[in-house]
Amino acid sequence: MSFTVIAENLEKKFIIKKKKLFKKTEKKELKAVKDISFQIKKGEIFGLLGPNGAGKTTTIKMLSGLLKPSNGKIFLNNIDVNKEPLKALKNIGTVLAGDRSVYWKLTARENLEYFAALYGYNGKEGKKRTQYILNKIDLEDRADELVEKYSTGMKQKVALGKALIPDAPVVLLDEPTLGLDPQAALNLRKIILNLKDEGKTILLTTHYMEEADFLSDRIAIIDNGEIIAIDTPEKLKKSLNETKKIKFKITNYSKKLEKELNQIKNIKNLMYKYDANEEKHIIIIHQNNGHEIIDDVLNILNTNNSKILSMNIKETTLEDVFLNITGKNLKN
Ligand SMILES: Nc1ncnc2c1ncn2[C@@H]1O[C@H](COP(=O)(O)OP(=O)(O)OP(=O)(O)O)[C@@H](O)[C@H]1O
Repeated sequence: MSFTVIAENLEKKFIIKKKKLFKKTEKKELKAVKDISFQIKKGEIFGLLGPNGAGKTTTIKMLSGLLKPSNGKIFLNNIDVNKEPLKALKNIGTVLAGDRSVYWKLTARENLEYFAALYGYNGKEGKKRTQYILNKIDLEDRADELVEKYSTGMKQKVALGKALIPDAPVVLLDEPTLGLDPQAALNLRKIILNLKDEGKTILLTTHYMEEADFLSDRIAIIDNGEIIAIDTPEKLKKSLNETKKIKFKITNYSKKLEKELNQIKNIKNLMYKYDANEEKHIIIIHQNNGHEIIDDVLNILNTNNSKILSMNIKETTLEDVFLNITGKNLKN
C-alpha cells in the first residue's frame, strides 16, 4: 500500500511564558501534539476531528512546513520533509482557518493570476490556470469584484483557489467551513468532494462531526493532542453498537426522577436538557446492548407524574463515539 501522507510519532511542544506579579516569568511546557501517527492513502479524504484546542491546527501546520515538529517524521509522496523540505512541500497546497493571505483590494481573478505568476505560470498560462481554478471553485460569475466585497464563503473559496494553483497532489484544509452559513458550507463541501474525484489526497480538520462524517473516507478523532480513535466513520459508529440512544420528551423532571432513572440496571449514560422554546424536558438515554429499558423508564416516569410527549430512537453519531471515549461532548 502506498501512502501519500505519512505522519510518524509526531510531537509538538510549545514553551508558554506566564507573567506573575512581582515574580519572575514562569516557563511551562505545553504538549499540543503528543506522539501521533497516521497514514493517508492516495485519493482519500482524511478527517481530523476534535474539539477546540485538540491540536488539529498544530498538526496541519507541521504537515505544511509552517511549524517544525519537536519529534517525529513526515513523508509527503515518500519524501522526508525533514531531509528535503522544498521538494516534499511542493506536494501540498494548504488553506489555514480564517486564511487572510489573499489581497482584499484585488479581485479574485487578479489574486489568482498574481499567485499563478508566483508559481511560474506566466502570461497566457497564468490566465488559463486562473480561469480553470475559478471554474473549480465556482466563482467565475463574481471573479472580477474586489475580494473585500465578498462574503466569508467567497473569501474562503479564493483562499482555496490559491492553494490549488500549484496543482499539488495533497490539499490540507484547516476548518474549511468555519464561520460559513449552511449553504456556503454545503457549496464548499461539494467542491472538496470534486477535488477527491480528481484524485487529490485531502486532509481536513474540523470540529463539526457532521462535516467529518459526510466528507471523510477515514477519520482520526483527536483530543488533548492524542489520536483516540481512527477508522472509517461507519466503523467508528458501529464500534458503539453496544448502546442504543433513546430520546424522550417529557412533561416533568426532577432530581428524584433523574436518580431513579440512573438506578435502572442497563442504562449506560443519561443526559438531560431543557428545551426552553418548546418548554419541554428532554432526556437522552444510552441503553446497553440487548437490554430493553423502555418498560422501566415508563414505570418510573409514571410514578413521578411525568408524561411522555414523544420518544425516538436516535442513530449513533460521531459525537456519541467521542462522548463514549472521552466522557465529554465534542462541542464543549
Ligand atoms: N504558537 C503557540 N504557542 C503556544 N501554544 C500554542 C501555540 N499554538 C497552539 N498552541 C496551543 O496548542 C494547543 C492546540 O492548539 P491547536 O490550535 O492546534 O488546536 P485545534 O485543535 O486546532 O483547536 P482550534 O480549532 O481551537 O484552533 C492549544 O492548547 C493551543 O493553545
